[in-house]
Amino acid sequence: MRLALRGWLRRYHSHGRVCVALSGGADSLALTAAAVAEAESVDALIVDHRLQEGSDVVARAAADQALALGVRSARVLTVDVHGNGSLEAAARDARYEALDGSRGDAPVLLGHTLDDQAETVLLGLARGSGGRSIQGMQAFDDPWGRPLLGVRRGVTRAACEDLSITPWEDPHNTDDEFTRVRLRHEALPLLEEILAGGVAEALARTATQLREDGQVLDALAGAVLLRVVVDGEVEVDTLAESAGAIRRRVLRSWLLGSGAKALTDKQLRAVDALIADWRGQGGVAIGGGTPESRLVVVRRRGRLTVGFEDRRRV
Ligand SMILES: Nc1ncnc2c1ncn2[C@@H]1O[C@H](COP(=O)(O)OP(=O)(O)OP(=O)(O)O)[C@@H](O)[C@H]1O
Repeated sequence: MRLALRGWLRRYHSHGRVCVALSGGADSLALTAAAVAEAESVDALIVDHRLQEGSDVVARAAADQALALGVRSARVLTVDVHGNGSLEAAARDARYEALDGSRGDAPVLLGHTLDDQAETVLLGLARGSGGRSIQGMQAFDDPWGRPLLGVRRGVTRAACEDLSITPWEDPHNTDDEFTRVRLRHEALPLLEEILAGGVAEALARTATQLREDGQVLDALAGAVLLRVVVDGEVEVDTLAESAGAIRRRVLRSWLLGSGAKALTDKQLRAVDALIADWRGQGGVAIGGGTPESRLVVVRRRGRLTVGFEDRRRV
């Protein structure tokens, strides 16, 4: 655990203060202990989502554990969880916002482990929404740091035991987490058994390789984007010179920057077909419209434009 922290600090943040995001679970408790041993100064941030009875007691207990481990300060951040999507997504948004608002200029270390990474990659594979979803989580995505991505979950449990700290186990599993828990306890062990081990590591390694490749393609696409977008529209002939992987990345950035939401691979490919497989087809509807109007991409006079179209006309 300490080696993992040392390596991360050396690479990303060799001096000064760090914050740890502490849930009270084994991963972030062990992370806190290792951070205290390795970093100059550690402040623990505990988010109380107030979604369960007694959550304030759990948060306070985690803060006390952090103080006993030697952090400089331990703060409980109370948040209001609201929003339209799933409760879990709303809780996550509120959590990240609170952590970001309380970290000052320090990075925030999260307790994601190699096993979390493997589960994320498997879930991404099953969703099938392309390389981006199986790139997994980054070791440093400023201000979020994940020093434990190379550490197995069993190691964080063992560290807590060694230090005689009792982690808190969340008894409430939401549906999303339930899928993850089944992956963790059923699917991954079965894969490990059938494939004779090393599956979690292999998934994590694959994520790293894909991320490295993806970053290069993103950078290339970023340069192309600057050339092909004129007055908010895409010049078809210029973008047609690029390979498919670059074209779709350019289109994705352009669409997200133009108000598109929750773009699917199918939609992106349909938009790409307006360039690569042009047969005079009509506009492509994409997510991000309103109840009255839908967002549509059309090809007109050698350019792609994105705009609203009244749903009643459809
Ligand atoms: N209530 C909390 N307060 C502070 N930090 C938390 C809290 N819950 C989770 N974290 C941080 O996030 C890490 C990951 O936790 P968990 O796996 O439960 O979150 P997740 O929602 O699956 O992750 P992500 O938000 O990145 O998708 C924890 O190890 C911890 O560092």
